[in-house]
Amino acid sequence: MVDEVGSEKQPRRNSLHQRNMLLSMRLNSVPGRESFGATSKNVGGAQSGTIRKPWRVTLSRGNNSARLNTKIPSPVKQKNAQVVGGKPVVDMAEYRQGSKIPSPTRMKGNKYHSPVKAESIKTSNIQKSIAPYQSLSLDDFDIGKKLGKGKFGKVYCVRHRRTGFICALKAMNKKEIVQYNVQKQFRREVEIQSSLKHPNLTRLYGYFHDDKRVYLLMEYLVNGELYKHLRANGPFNDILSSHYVYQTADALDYMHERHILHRDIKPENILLGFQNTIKLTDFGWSVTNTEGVKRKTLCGTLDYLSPELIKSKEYDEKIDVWALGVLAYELLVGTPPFEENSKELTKKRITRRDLVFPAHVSIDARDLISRLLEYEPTSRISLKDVKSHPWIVKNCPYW
Ligand SMILES: Nc1ncnc2c1ncn2[C@@H]1O[C@H](COP(=O)(O)OP(=O)(O)OP(=O)(O)O)[C@@H](O)[C@H]1O
Repeated sequence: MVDEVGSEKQPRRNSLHQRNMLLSMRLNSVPGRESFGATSKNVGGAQSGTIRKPWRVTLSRGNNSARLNTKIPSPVKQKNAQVVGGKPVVDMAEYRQGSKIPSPTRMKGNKYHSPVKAESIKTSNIQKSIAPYQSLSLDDFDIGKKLGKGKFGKVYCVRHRRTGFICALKAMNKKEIVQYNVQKQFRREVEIQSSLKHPNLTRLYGYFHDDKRVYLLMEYLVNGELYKHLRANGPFNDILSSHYVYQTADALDYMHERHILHRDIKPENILLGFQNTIKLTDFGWSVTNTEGVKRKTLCGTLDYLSPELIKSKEYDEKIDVWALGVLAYELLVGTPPFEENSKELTKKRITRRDLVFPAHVSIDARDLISRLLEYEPTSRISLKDVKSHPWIVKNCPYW
């Protein structure tokens, strides 16, 4: 089911962790924002698999999920998809071969802090939080259009044959997950995303695996990345921008109430459904953070990093609030507020909080963005107050 990368893809900004991988792969000459993080090996590009012809999808409006009218070629049989205890299970033992994996351990309510021996990793951590699908395998789905390609897998629109349910299926190569030592990131993404249920967060319905790949079943967002729309049609007016900012604030508020930080907010990680509904996605850098505990891992995307991240200080959920300020600015202006040609200059402007608004940005929008982009994390506006800020209140009747 693997085919070539579409050339229609927009230039994208990678998170810091992806930058090093991409550089060493010499894979990506696309200008873009890059992400940081602690992935120790480089990512290879070559993948093997069976090519499937895409079918055409006719979507009906009104819901972010969709049904289709289409001719569907029958999928190639995949052997050895596994189900344990009535639930599809990722065989983490296969990922562990030949690699050291920090395992999640429960520590005073903080699930994922302490690295322990690889042998103690249990798939039950994942099973607890994920939807209990019965005996799912690739045979249960008709595979449709390729929606996009990430660093570790490709995403397809699929239809569950028995129910007709349409969703997005992310196929990730097991070998690559191990090879590039991203087991921890993958596990975290699955655990966190499957535990979150909010209208502005992309749902992870479940997962299953076969010999070669792990498959994540996600809510299908018909209009793809917000970044693509921003590049094609942006910047947006106050009405649309405020709608997106409100939804992002509401989703982040929900996550923070559960002590989960997203840590990589940017338009590339926001998907667009019908009627301007947006959904945050890409929880690969999300983390559960016990109340009052600060974190130090450097991750995110340079343009969206807060001063405390740039300065490698400890941080908390207020980094997402800062990123929301950058997002609001980029939606209204078309570029992020501290963007420069060189990374060093961008970092300088962030640490100086060198914030300049073009003339067309309204007073209310400036006020909210300035409050989100307060230098001191504790001075930043709360997400609840974002939702009742005058810029939001004035624009929401037109959403
Ligand atoms: N649920 C979805 N609905 C619709 N399109 C999606 C969905 N999930 C992903 N896509 C599309 O597939 C592309 C690849 O997604 P994927 O999550 O694999 O990688 P990514 O987030 O772009 O990068 P990374 O591998 O760094 O996480 C996205 O850019 C998006 O265009």
